[in-house]
Amino acid sequence: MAINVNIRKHLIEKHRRFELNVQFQASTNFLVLFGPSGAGKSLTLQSIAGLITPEQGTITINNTILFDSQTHINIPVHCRNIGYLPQNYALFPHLTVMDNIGFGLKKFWQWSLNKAEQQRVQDIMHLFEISNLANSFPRSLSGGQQQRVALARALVCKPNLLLLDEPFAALNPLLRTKMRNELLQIQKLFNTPVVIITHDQADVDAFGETVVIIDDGKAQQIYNHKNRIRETPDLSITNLMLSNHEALNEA
Ligand SMILES: Nc1ncnc2c1ncn2[C@@H]1O[C@H](COP(=O)(O)OP(=O)(O)OP(=O)(O)O)[C@@H](O)[C@H]1O
Repeated sequence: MAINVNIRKHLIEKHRRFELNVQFQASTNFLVLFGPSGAGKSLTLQSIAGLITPEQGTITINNTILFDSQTHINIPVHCRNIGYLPQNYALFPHLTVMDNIGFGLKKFWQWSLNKAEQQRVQDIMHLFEISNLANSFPRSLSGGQQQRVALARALVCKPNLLLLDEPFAALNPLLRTKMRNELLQIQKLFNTPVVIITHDQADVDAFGETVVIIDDGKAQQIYNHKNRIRETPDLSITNLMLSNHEALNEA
């Protein structure tokens, strides 16, 4: 996947002001957005998903323009064919596992899924080993089960890109390791490029083909995990993260 993000947006709430001014481009199937809390990672991901609209700039994926402020292109969220997994998974509490996953396939005019779509839901539940949970509601699922359902829902419509906002943050450390391995397998199986947000170095080490360090609303640095390329080596936070990263690599 070739991804090119160059966006600006000002957010003002009461006396708080945040300026997002993120620019990066990468060619990778596993991109990690890494940085401290409040850095602008989720806003960047939401802009790629089409959930928020930047004031200025461009977003292109594999030469498809998703957003361009100059030419007034802004592909609607439901036409981007992007799977998005928010931090809290956002499962519908009143829908069963099967219906939550099926929701990802339903067009807004559809009352129910057709036979082929129903079969696709069954197939993906089988793949994720959650068929036994088909009629359960999210409140009765464990953290790992909820995450699998949310991933299945994001992947059921065969997206061109999968966006994951801190997918492991809510899981205990043991489950986190297990789900990391699952995600790697899923990515191989579906061959869907992934953009993942994290502030966990272990995620960077597991997934970071290419890592973009975001801090203070800006992409401060982009590097290849095995062959780091420095672009703007001037920030202390960046250097701290990189030394952690190097220490971990040497360990
Ligand atoms: N609608 C909004 N109005 C005003 N400020 C906002 C709004 N949404 C987000 N922000 C601010 O923008 C900044 C970046 O938010 P963002 O959610 O992108 O951070 P993040 O890097 O994903 O952090 P975390 O890792 O904690 O989720 C934060 O300071 C946040 O408070």
